[in-house]
Amino acid sequence: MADEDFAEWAMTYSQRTNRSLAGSRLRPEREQPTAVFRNAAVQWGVTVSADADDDDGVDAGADVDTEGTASIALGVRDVQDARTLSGKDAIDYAERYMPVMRTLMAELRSGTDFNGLRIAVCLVLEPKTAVLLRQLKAAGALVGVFADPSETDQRVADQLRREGITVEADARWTAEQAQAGALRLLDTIAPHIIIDDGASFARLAAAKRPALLDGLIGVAEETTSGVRAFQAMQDAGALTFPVVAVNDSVLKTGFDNAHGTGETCVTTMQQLLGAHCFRDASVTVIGYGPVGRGFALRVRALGANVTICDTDPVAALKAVFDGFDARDIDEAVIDADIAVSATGVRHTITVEHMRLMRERAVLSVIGGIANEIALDDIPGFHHDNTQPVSAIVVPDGPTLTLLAQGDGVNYTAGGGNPIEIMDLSFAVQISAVHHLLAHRSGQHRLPPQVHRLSAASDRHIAAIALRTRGLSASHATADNGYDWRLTRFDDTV
Ligand SMILES: NC(=O)c1ccc[n+]([C@@H]2O[C@H](COP(=O)([O-])OP(=O)(O)OC[C@H]3O[C@@H](n4cnc5c(N)ncnc54)[C@H](O)[C@@H]3O)[C@@H](O)[C@H]2O)c1
Repeated sequence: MADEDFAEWAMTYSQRTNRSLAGSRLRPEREQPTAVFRNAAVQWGVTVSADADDDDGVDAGADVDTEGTASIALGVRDVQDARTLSGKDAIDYAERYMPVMRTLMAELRSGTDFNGLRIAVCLVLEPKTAVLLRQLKAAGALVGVFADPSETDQRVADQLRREGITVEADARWTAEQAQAGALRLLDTIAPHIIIDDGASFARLAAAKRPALLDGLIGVAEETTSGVRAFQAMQDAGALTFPVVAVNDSVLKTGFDNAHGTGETCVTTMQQLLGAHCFRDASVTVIGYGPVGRGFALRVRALGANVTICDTDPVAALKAVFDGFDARDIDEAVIDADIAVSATGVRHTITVEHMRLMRERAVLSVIGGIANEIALDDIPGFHHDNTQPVSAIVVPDGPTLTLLAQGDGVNYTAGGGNPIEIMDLSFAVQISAVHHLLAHRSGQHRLPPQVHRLSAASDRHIAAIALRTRGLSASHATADNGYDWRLTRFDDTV
């Protein structure tokens, strides 16, 4: 295998299968990866077996059900392209690689009554989300989903309707039709629980259907930007229901943001710009939280020269200790071949920044809120989500290449976060729903605040995830009890 093939392999595997490279074990089969391939793979979080005979006993070919493992094959030529499957097959395919959520749901169903529970879900509507919806419905809940047209996979929407789930999402809708659909979902479901993304659905409910909030048990929020919005509502005294910050669980942020987003943003950008677009490219990453870091580490493994910009000196210093340059944005964008925003903050990249950039430099968003790139300040810019690669003419500046119309590139122009990663995130969502139900009344009733799940909940899900891979955490070999009387000077008491 040629040294430079990791970029091609990672792009093809990730885009065709939507499976996670990070956290998986590579089965070399007949061919052995080169040292360069192996090194890049390890930097992406792939475990590479020492030799071809080190088989984990599971055939990872696309035709074999590898349920419970995260083993992937080196050969990509015959790997099935899940993007071409029908809606039903695409959901079934994703379900196969989501054993953690399934196992947890089976456990919780025995002790919790989901029957008659009304749940409104507002998430990117694609096969993995459909698996979550199926699980909730199978447990007895009445489930409805809303998604923005740009975040709707039409084949999935059509299939879920056939399966009896209320779907208020259509890729062909205008913004007005979408808002009407969201309100219809609120009216028909009158949710006890909202599973939200970006706090958008719950804020819509608060603004347009305040009476419905009386029946709301609480909200489970998926993302950083949504938690930020709910926290601001709480600080302003405007939060009237409990919110579980699913995002803040280590099993979400430490995996979805830190691995899945970076990985799929990189491979989606490769798909749009060419497998080797990062090789020797100057890449500016703005925002060095988990998302920015996960992206930066992976493009470096593909040969990019990376500069980090973060307004927080601690984050910038972390980048320096990871071996990156940390610069001010005004300086860093000048030399960038590719600049990405990973902040989740409006107008991170302004028109003034764009004016400083090179002709045809690439702009992309890997965070994901509206106008992270200040496109609303570009005269004549019209959002057109049929254009994954387009040109924007900056007034008194260069013509730049814009990806995914400035929306989050991985979920707009690619398949979104990988299946195994969403298995973990959605297992946390299910725990959050369970937590809200377990604390809906009585003395343990949750106050209207932002809440975090316990570390024990993360540990429980992580143990399931290890088990499904045939692995486990270590057991304690000594008495771990803590005795404050023992000191380094005298261990006799
Ligand atoms: N695309 C996806 O699939 C996906 C998945 C998960 C999270 N997200 C989104 O990605 C965004 C980032 O997530 P995260 O967990 O890394 O967030 P984070 O808040 O931990 O990190 C963001 C970083 O950006 C920095 N920052 C803020 N404004 C800045 C500015 N103007 N210039 C430079 N730096 C700035 C902050 O100091 C911080 O270090 C969030 O909006 C989150 O919702 C997207």
